[in-house]
Amino acid sequence: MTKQFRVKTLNAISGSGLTRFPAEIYEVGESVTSPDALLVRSAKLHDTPIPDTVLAIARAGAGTNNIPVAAMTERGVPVFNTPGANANAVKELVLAGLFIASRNLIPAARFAHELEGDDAAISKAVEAGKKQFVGFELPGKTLGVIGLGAIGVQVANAALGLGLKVIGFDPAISVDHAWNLSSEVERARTIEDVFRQADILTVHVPLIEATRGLVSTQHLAMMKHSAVILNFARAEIVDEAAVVSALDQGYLRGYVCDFPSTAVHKHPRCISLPHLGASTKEAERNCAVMAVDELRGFLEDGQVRNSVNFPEAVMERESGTHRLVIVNRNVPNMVGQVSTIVAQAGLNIANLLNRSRGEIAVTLADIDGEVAGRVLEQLTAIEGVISARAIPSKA
Ligand SMILES: NC(=O)C1=CN([C@@H]2O[C@H](COP(=O)(O)OP(=O)(O)OC[C@H]3O[C@@H](n4cnc5c(N)ncnc54)[C@H](O)[C@@H]3O)[C@@H](O)[C@H]2O)C=CC1
Ligand SMILES: O=C(O)CCC(=O)C(=O)O
Repeated sequence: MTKQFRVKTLNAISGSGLTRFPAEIYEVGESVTSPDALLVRSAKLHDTPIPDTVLAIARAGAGTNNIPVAAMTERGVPVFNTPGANANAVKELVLAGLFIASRNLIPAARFAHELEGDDAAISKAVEAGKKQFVGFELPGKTLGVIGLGAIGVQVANAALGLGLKVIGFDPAISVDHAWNLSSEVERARTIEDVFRQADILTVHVPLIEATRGLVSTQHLAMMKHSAVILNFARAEIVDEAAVVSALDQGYLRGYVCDFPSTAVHKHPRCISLPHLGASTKEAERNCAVMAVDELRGFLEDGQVRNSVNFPEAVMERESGTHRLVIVNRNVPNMVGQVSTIVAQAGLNIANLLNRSRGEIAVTLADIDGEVAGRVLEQLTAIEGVISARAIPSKA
C-alpha cells in the first residue's frame, strides 16, 4: 500500500533517527522512488537529478555545500541542517588533532608499530628513536580560531582549559554563540590578526564562495614559521598547494585535516583523517533525530525549523483544521490574494502565519474545512506562488 510520505535516504542514517518516522505513514529507504523528501549526510547532490516530487531536503549534519541550495530555493524546496548536533564530536577530534600535531603522535605510533625483534631490541630501539618525535606543550601557545559557530566556540573554550591563549575571528557571530564563548577569548579585529598571532590555526567556517581558499598563500606568508594548521571544516577552505609548498619550504610545521587528497595524504608533514569529525554514535544519533524531526515537521505540518534557505515558520496546529502550506516569492499582497481565494471558496481562516527570508516566503493557514483541489489550483496560479498544498486535519 502506498504510504502518505516517502523519504529517500542517500547515506547511512542512524536508526535512532529513522525509527522516528511512523511506519504507518512513511516509506523510508535508499530505493524509495518519487520521494517527498531526501535525507542525506555528505552525499553530493549537485550532479544528481532531484525529482520534482521532492518537497524538502534534510542534511543530517552542519555543512550544506553538498546540496544545490540556491537551485532548491528557486524551486521552493527548503533545505534543513542540524545546527550544533555534531559540534561536540568535531571539537573532540580537533583536540585530538592538536595533540597529534604537538606530540607527533601518528609518526611516533607508526615507528613503534614497525619495531622488530625481542623486547630488549624493541626497548633499545625505542630509546634510540624517540628523540625524533620530541614535541611541544600547549600552555602559553596561541590558538587562532576562524569561525566561532557551534564548533568554533566549543574548540575555543576547550583550548582555554588546556592553557592555550585563544584569539578568534567571526564577523557574523550569532548572539547565542557569543553568549557561549568565554570572555577570555581575544576578539581579532581582522582575519590577518589571527594568521599573524596563531601558533596553531583552526578553521570552522562553512564552505561558501567567500571561504574557498581562505587559507591562502598570502595568509600563510603572515604565519609564524613553526605554525600548525588544523582543518576539520572542508578541504576547499585551504589552498592545499599553498600549504604543501609552505610545508616543503619549512615555513609551516604541520597540517592536520579531515580530508585526504592526493596532495596531502602521503605528505610527511600532513596528517589526514577520513572525514571522521561527526563519526561518533552520539553525533550520528543527534543529527539523525534532528533531521528527521525537521522533515516530519515540514511534511506533516508545513513547519520550518533550522532551514538554511527558508524562514523559520512555526505555528501550532489549530485542532480540527486543515493546513494550507504555501511557498511563494516574497512579493507584496500575497496574504491578501490567498485570503481572498480562501474566502471566495466559503472557507474561514482560523489562524495564519506569513514569514519571509530574502526572496522566499512561507504562508501557513489553518482552515475550518476541507480545501478542494480547485482552491489549490487557484492558489498555485497566483503569480509568485511556487507551491501550495493542503494537509488534512489530524484525526
Ligand atoms: N569534519 C566534519 O565531519 C564536520 C565538518 N563540519 C564543517 O564545519 C563547518 C562549521 O560547522 P558549525 O560550527 O557547526 O557551523 P556554524 O554555522 O555553527 O558556524 C559557522 C560560523 O562560521 C562563521 N563564518 C562564516 N564565514 C566566515 C568567515 N569568512 N570568517 C569567519 N567566520 C565566518 C559564521 O558566522 C558562523 O558563526 C560546517 O559548515 C562544515 O563544513 C561540520 C561538522 C562536521
Ligand atoms: O556526516 C558526516 O559524517 C559528515 C559531517 C559533516 O561534514 C558536517 O556535518 O558538515
